[in-house]
Amino acid sequence: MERARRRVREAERHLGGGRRRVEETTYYRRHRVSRDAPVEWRGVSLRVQGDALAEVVYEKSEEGIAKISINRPEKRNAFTPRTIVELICCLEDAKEDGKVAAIIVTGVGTSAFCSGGDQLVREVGGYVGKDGVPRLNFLDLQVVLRRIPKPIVAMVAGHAVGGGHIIHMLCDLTISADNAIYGQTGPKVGSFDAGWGCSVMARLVGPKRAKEMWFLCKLYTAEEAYEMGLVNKVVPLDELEKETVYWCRQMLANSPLALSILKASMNAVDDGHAGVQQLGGFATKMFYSHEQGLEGLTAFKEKRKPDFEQFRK
Ligand SMILES: CC(C)(COP(=O)(O)OP(=O)(O)OC[C@H]1O[C@@H](n2cnc3c(N)ncnc32)[C@H](O)[C@@H]1OP(=O)(O)O)[C@@H](O)C(=O)NCCC(=O)NCCSC(=O)c1cc(O)c2ccccc2c1O
Repeated sequence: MERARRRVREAERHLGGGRRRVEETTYYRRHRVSRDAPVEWRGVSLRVQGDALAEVVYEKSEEGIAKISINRPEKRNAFTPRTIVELICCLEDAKEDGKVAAIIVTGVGTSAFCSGGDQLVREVGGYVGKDGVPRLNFLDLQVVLRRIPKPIVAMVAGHAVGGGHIIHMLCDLTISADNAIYGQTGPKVGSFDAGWGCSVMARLVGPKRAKEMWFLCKLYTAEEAYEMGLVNKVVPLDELEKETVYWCRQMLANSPLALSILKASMNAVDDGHAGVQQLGGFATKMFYSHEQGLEGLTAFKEKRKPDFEQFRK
């Protein structure tokens, strides 16, 4: 009993609740989360289909945040099939980079986060790139956003409309500038997203509001979006990046595996078998470190029968 009490007191001290001054603990020093520490973005060179990134800017910070920005501000950051390939490529890099623990998705400039698919490259059957094939590869991006086992934060300034609105909804968190405008435009321009674009929205704002957004193509201010539960926080435009990085820093201080499993868990019900598959994958990963998982492997390597009987308790 006394040992348990001591452990609770120790934990409280680490979490800042004890009598000792929290600044004195090495735990707190290691995990200090600062809003004001400067962030140094350094560009990352990636190549896509033989060329360097052309429609996306990719940066990382020393502390473990990756920032991916759609770079077509003259088109309100509308995406082409190439933009999508570049976004996927950067997201995959951020996923595989063991130093990265949080990802920011945003748009260059302050006029738009993203205005959805570039309507000028839309033809019969989809959006057309250099190869002349009409595609809806935006759907591939959606899967990647949903599956990456790291938290993704949408940093939104200006318009987040059409497919751009769906990108922010599929990110795990959204930090919004006060100049942001949210909404769906598809039914106006002859398009719709009847997949996660509907189901995730209905989860976020409720079915009635979701139908209002889609059926009327209304646009909403940042404050209205906050009231509806579409975004996590609204800040003045000039504080947007600082606030977003601060949210990322708070996540960097927490267990990455816990966040990965929480993300998978929150998506699992909606994603059906694919959701269970991802969640189950985490169980398998942890089982690989478990004595029973290791006994099976060791027995195979030692060419003997596994002894699972020892674990019957
Ligand atoms: C976003 C706006 C509300 C901004 O209005 P604003 O007045 O601030 O700016 P302008 O309208 O003057 O725009 C400046 C400049 O950018 C061009 N532009 C803006 N958006 C796009 C775009 N989406 N495609 C192409 N070009 C765009 C605009 O033409 C101007 O160019 P100039 O040369 O004239 O200077 C407003 O711009 C707006 O409403 N934009 C359109 C929003 C839209 O309808 N997006 C498409 C929705 S459908 C979609 O995104 C989509 C894509 C997919 O891949 C899907 C795949 C599978 C299922 C569904 C999908 C889907 O729905």
